[in-house]
Amino acid sequence: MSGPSFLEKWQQASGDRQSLLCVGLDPELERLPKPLQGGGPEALVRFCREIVEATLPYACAYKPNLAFFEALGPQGWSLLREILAAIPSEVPVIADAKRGDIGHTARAYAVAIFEQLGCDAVTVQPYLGYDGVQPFLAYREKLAFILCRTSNPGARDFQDLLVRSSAAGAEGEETSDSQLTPLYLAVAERVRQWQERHGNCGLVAGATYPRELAAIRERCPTLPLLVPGVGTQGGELEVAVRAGLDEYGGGILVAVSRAILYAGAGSDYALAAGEAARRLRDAINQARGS
Ligand SMILES: O=C(O)c1cc(=O)[nH]c(=O)n1[C@@H]1O[C@H](COP(=O)(O)O)[C@@H](O)[C@H]1O
Repeated sequence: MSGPSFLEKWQQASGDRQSLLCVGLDPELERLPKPLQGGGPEALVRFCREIVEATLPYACAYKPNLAFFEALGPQGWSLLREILAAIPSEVPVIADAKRGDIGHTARAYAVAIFEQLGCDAVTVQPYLGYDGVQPFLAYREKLAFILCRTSNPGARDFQDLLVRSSAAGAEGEETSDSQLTPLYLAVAERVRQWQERHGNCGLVAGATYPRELAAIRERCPTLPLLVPGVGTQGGELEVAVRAGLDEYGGGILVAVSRAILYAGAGSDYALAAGEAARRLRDAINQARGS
């Protein structure tokens, strides 16, 4: 029998800890705090495990970005496993992998992330369309956060392009200029349709673009939104939270990595990370009005 789903774990962890904060695990050897400098991969594992322990009371989820573990070479995945072992099974883990490929390759990615690594959710890019995402959605108890409006400056390059969205007009209908929609909203509309069929979709919407975040929430009132970009990338927490909340004052995971991981550079790094997580958790709650 399979265990609780991502959505069940998230709801529980979020309720227990009164938290919409997702702690990102993006460790870099060069940025380890002073006492761990030069300690290599073992020090990196110790660092992340201590960060997990310190932030656990304030986190509704963890989000390791696979890039930072792949960058460590062949042992990257085993190091990540050691870190994941420190996260209690009731707290969901989102593999930030930004995968997406033709169907049978996407299936292999889904096996790697859900079965080999045992993560509860994944980030996926939608450029290949439905068959590139469906293999992730086939795991009904897992969840796929699909990139919609990313937090980086280059997000404008493609995501703002006006496209003729089939969701905007009926099939075959003449589409006037007013029915053109920015690509990121076409993605939002399409994922809302996928959600009706699958029930395990979410969207990624950066805190650095609060207007776009609000437009996504308006079109997708019930989809879970993963919201990175607060802190180091300059997204304003309060504005982003207000833009992203659903009608029940929830529905978002505010993902923060560096502002927590590197809150302290000395021997107090774990304490400083815990404090940073607590402050973020509380600031999110204040913006929710709770
Ligand atoms: O999918 C993501 O999590 C993501 C999407 C996005 O649009 N922007 C974004 O920053 N991220 C990830 O979120 C994390 C943000 O890290 P910090 O800026 O250090 O909080 C990194 O792992 C990014 O790869």
